[in-house]
Amino acid sequence: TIALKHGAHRMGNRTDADMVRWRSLRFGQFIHWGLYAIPAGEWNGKTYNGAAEWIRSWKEMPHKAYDQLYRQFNPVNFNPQQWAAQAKAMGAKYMIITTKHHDGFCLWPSKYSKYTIAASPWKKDLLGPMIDAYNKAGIDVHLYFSIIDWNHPDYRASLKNAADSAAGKRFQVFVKNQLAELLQRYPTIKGFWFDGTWDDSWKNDGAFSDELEQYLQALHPGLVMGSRLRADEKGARHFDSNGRLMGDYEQGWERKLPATIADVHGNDWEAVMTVPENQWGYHAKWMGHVKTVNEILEMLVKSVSLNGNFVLNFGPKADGTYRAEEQQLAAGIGEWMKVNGAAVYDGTYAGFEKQDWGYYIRKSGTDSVYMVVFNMPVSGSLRVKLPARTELTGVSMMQGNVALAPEWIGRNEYFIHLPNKQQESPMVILLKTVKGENKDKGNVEKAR
Ligand SMILES: C[C@@H]1N[C@@H](c2nc3ccccc3[nH]2)[C@H](O)[C@@H]1O
Repeated sequence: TIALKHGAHRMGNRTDADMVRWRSLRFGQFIHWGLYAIPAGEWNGKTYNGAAEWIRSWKEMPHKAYDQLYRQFNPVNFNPQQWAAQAKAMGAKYMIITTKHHDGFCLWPSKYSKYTIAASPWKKDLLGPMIDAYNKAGIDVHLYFSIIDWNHPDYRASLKNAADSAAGKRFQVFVKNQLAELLQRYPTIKGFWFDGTWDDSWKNDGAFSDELEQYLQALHPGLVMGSRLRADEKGARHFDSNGRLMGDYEQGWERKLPATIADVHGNDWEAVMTVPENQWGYHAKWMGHVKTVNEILEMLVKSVSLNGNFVLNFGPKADGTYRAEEQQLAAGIGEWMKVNGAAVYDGTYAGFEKQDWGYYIRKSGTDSVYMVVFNMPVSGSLRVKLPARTELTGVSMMQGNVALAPEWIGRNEYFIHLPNKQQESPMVILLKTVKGENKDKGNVEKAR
């Protein structure tokens, strides 16, 4: 291995209470809200085909025009209690809110910037009421913070000369001050979700990202911060130059999921997902495919089956309301989660051989394994191969707690014959297992 001062400082996952809690929540809500919701992907009658929150980088959007939008930001229909109720009904257990996106506009009245909500017609802090409402609803809050800051005069994508380096140093002080300010103002937040850390100016100062992580942990012990914050002193990001994960979980799964358990290398990880192909902030015209309830449920269940968290993104309008598609999606997901959430919360990788019908999820630290069926076989019979030294002591449908009698089909294999092959939404079956010898057939009958 290479000697590193600013690489990973920990082998293996964190096991403290804050991380155990984060891992158990499994399902989060991302909220991208800011000035970009005003143009909403359109300007001067033209539609921007990129991600709405990047419109300032569009050649048709004069920077000056974008930078004046704060004068119009007045979310008169903002109702944080309603937002929290919607998230609770959906089954989200944590929420990540953009404190400031790449444009640098702060949703809180930061004393380190003039480009904040205080300068808008709304004037008042938006983060505090949100954090209070979500915490009251029993939902943890994490703060998204973009290192890239297009508004700040000292932001540099790369440091080309002494003047750049001096600006870069001033900018690092600004970043540290804003983060300390957020922790001081919002002491109940559980973590930071850093973004915009791909520019050379950040990548080439791994020492600063390391010191910043340690500074924040010292200020607020237990904070959960992903790998996207971090670079090592050789410019390696997420994974240090020895291939070890930096930060508390792998934070690279943006609009994509790992395929198999091998892809996550035993690390904690989290995927963040958009409802359309690639829109985080509110875009008036969603183009292309909009994901359905069942598609989102499969991503959530697949993530948990591979030991990860899944976060679904919402982009509120400039007035503080949600578009109908997002409201319907939240409600539909919540309906399924109300009945089947036990299979998701506190879920982990089960250690069973993957089958085509869907995913296994083990309730953390127990012998209870859930089967979540997405692909009903034409036979209506679900194949289960037990891992070594595992015996099956009970099988039941989650819906209605109906007992099922599996058929032993040789060695460690069983068929679970379903009474009804019809399926409108993912079906959950609970397997009770014990550590045993699974030496011969029919041990389920004996155990009955
Ligand atoms: C969580 C997501 N990360 C930001 C982002 N900007 C990118 C620029 C290039 C490639 C990927 C990006 N993701 C998106 O704007 C959103 O905030």
